[in-house]
Amino acid sequence: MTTPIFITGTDTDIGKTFISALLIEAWGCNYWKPIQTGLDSDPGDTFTIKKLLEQSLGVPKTTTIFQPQLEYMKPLSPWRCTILENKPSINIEELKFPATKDNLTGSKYTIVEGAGGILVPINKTSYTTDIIKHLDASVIIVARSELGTLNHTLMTVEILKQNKIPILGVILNGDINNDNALTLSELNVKIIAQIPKANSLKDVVDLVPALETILS
Ligand SMILES: C[C@@H]1NC(=O)N[C@@H]1CCCCCC(=O)O
Repeated sequence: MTTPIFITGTDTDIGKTFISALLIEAWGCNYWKPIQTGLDSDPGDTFTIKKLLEQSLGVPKTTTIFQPQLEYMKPLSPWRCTILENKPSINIEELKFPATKDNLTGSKYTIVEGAGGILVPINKTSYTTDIIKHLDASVIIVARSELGTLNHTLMTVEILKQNKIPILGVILNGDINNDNALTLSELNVKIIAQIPKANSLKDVVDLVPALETILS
């Protein structure tokens, strides 16, 4: 029905939402953030995605933007939010794609954005990796381009491999750093794109390769 492409980061605040919007602009896919935290201090990533697309070329005609299934107020991991906000523990099996054949505008692919990185705890015994496995998703890792990214990116790749989760590649976000891109490539980490800081999605959308080249 819809093929999920899960966007994770090597850390929180690494630019996952900007990159998700960029991929939607480039590929016209759908968007879903299953679990949103931090709504007491932030409008949430679903709102930001719409705003970024509207400030650029508009929401693509093939794109459906779904609302989060679970929302929390504190800017913390989902597990800590459930505890501190007196909410039930999250059951990953109950996370369900909101897409049905009637509410999809066109695209077969859905960008699914996680909260933070892949080992963010969802409950006492599960992590974001368990959500990715439950959704049977492939992963794009958003990493910063600068010094420090080798360690964080390779740790993320290692955990995904241990969990037998398919990795589509890495997007380096920030000042172009060809040496980090080369080093990761030499270690068999596929670099999908390097995206420098931009005011608008349309300034960098041409740097995103075609979706078919990522999937093949
Ligand atoms: C507040 C933000 N909202 C959201 O959805 N992701 C951020 C939370 C990420 C949690 C990171 C936990 C950690 O790694 O320490």
